[in-house]
Formats: sequence, structure tokens, C-alpha cells
Amino acid sequence: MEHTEMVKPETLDDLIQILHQIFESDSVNIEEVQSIMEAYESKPQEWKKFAKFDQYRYTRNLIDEGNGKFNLMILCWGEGHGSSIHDHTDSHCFMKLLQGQLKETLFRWPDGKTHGDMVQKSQRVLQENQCAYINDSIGLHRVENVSHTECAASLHLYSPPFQYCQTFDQRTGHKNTVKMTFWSKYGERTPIETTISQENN
Ligand SMILES: N[C@@H](CS(=O)O)C(=O)O
Ligand SMILES: [Fe+2]
Repeated sequence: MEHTEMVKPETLDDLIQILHQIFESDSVNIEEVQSIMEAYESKPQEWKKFAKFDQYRYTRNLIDEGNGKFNLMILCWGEGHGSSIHDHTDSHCFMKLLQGQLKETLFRWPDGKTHGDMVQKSQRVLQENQCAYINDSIGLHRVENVSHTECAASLHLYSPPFQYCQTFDQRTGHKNTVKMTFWSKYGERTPIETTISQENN
């Protein structure tokens, strides 16, 4: 078994550098990535240049393209913002809380036969610095900042990177394919004309 030394990332730059090393290998060790991301202690001054909020919905802000192996981004959740129920296009999804709290609700994939409400599997509240993991074999999820007074920020790593996902109607299980866009890249707001496509919320 390949063995990578578990070093604690002292800064966000450190974390990014370690992630680059880990993803040089063709196989992803889920526990390793999860514990490295969890070990980074969030310091807002290191990531605030990427964290751009919108009044109306959560934003996706690209930080790093991981040599084509992964996309690393900060998602910014205003008070009451949430995602739709969605899948992760057969990728690994790691999600680390940088600030605030997020409620994650897991759902079963609709089986195409039964009608009506989608089946909820579990629910949890993710705390600062915690790192969650999901993929399509675990299920679907919805993520929400249920606070009416605090915003939240989360660091997401997707491998391999993807641009489209499926969203689901909780009442019927019907699905739609949506293009996911970036509100900003490398700290710069994405030009308006490229953000006209539908977003995942
Ligand atoms: N997977 C979602 C965020 S979340 O709700 O996990 C996205 O990338 O936009
Ligand atoms: Fe997600």
C-alpha cells in the first residue's frame, strides 16, 4: 500500500500543495483526503479573497484546478441559502466547513417506479473544520445554511472535476441536468455574460 505521511497543513496554500501531491497518484484514498482537509484549521484571512457572497443564492468560487485532477472551490452561503437535491456526476465530493454551520440532508436515489416524495436517509449539521464526503453510491444530498443570522463558507474538492450535475424535485423525484458555473475564479468575479446558464439552486 502506498503511504503518504500525514502532515498538518498550516495554511490554505499548504493544503493546496499537499492535495496536489496526493492527487498525483491515480487512486484516491478517501480517508486520507478527508483527514488532510479536516486537519487544516480554517483562517479566514487565508481564504477571504476567494469568498464572494451573493444576496440571493449560494456562490461557487474556484480556487484551484488541481492539475486537471480536481477542482477546489469555496462555496459561500448567505443566511437561509441552500442547494437543490443533487448528485455529484460520479465524482468524489469532499466538503469542509470553513465558517458557520451547514445542514446536510441525504436522500436515496429515486427508483423511477415509486411516485411522490423522495426518501430521506439522514440529516446532520456540519461544524467548523469538519470535512464530509459523498459520492453517488452513498446517495444524493441537499445542503443548507439554516441560520438567519450567520453566513457560512465551505471548501469543496471534486475529483474528477465536473461541470454538470442532476437536480431532483423532492416531491416527485423528477430530475433535470444543470450546468454549474463559477461566480468567481482565482478571486476575480466571472464576467457576467458567461454566467447566464442555470445554476444548481
Ligand atoms: N455540490 C454542490 C454544493 S453542495 O450542496 O454540496 C455544488 O458543487 O454546487
Ligand atoms: Fe453537493
